[in-house]
Amino acid sequence: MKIINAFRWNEGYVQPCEIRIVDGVIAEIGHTLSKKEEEAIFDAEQTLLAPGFTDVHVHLREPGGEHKETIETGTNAAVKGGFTTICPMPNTNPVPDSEEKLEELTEMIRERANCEVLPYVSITKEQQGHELTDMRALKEAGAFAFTDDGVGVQSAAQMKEAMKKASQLHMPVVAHCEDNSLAGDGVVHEGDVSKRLGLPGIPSSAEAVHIARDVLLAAETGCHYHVCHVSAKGSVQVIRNAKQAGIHVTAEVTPHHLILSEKDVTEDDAMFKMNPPLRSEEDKRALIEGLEDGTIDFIATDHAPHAEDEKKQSMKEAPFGITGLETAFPLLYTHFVATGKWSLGQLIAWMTSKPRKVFSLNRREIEPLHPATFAFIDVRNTEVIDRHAFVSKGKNTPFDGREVSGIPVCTMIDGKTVWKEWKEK
Ligand SMILES: NC(=O)N[C@@H](CC(=O)O)C(=O)O
Ligand SMILES: [Zn+2]
Ligand SMILES: [Zn+2]
Repeated sequence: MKIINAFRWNEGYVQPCEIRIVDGVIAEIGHTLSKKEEEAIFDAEQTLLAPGFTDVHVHLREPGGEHKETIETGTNAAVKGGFTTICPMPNTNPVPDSEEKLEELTEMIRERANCEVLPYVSITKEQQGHELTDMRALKEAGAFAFTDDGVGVQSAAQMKEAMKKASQLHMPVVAHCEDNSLAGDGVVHEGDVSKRLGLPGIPSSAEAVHIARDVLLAAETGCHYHVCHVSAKGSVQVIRNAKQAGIHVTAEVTPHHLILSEKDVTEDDAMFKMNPPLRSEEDKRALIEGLEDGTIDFIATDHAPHAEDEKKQSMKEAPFGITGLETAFPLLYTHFVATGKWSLGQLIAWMTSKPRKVFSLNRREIEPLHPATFAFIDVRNTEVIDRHAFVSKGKNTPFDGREVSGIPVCTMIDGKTVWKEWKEK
């Protein structure tokens, strides 16, 4: 039994609160609780309490890419960033595309993870886009959603077949939307930046065309269709229209697409190379508007760690992707909450309750009977992002050197402290 002493966002205000935790569960919340003699006080007075964040789009690289990240280092990065649930993508080696491989992965997670990890399974075998996985068997083995993230499902017929099956199983299909015949060998957004740097571009239509195709298929099959990392204005419009037409479509956006644009890509620097690419200022504004009006449901990081020597290469050679778990909350807090554009409640909802609702995960609120699973946020001090200080193996971020506030300093799962940066008094 212990009492946490902190602040929380409650009914539109930041308010002091005390929370009694019994057996890892919130037993009581009040302004001042009567203390029992033997009860320990966990004094987090200076910090703001949020439910542990959920990130439904990360890459952990294990198995097969352990030089980039492991389940252990990736989940350490998660809890350092205030995340207590993460969902890793299946573009690993091997791909979790069968019951056996999912069971092996689940076993690795059980042994090595430091937070809740819900792994995706693939839509097609080895994510090759040729043959569908045994979706029923995968569901029975514990899968929660299907995706081929890393690559788009190129064949419309195959996507339709996948959606039909997923719909019968009441499982979501989660899509990386990219038409390869349009994206070609592009490495940055096709527009101002591709011209300026003389690099091959990826047009916005490469994304929007897939989303338009897929919302029609979702309407036909009745499937819950979720769009990964939306980056373009046209995509937001297609999703908005589909929602208005009553199609079951949901979508996510990354912190980097909300904060950066092609304008920030001033040289051939692979720290700014990710898929989808950073697009125009107009696209960025449409993403913010889409999130604010509910067209886009929530925020996910697309944490994509890569090794230092891989990202030292030129834009043309380096792999796509940047890390996100350790920078997401501070960047969004600094950019949107500290400036008064969003309320703290909005940001917290986009990082926990909204994604959990979309994927039918247990609710996670600061309410009695909920698990004592929290992020403690320091909103008083600022810090400079130092990529070399990341606990993730991936040091690849375009945000190095940025001053931020809203820093997660402690994370608790079921009443146990799994990360803490401040010294106990
Ligand atoms: N986003 C990226 O730029 N890269 C991801 C793949 C993906 O999310 O499509 C990766 O696995 O590195
Ligand atoms: Zn992707
Ligand atoms: Zn991804």
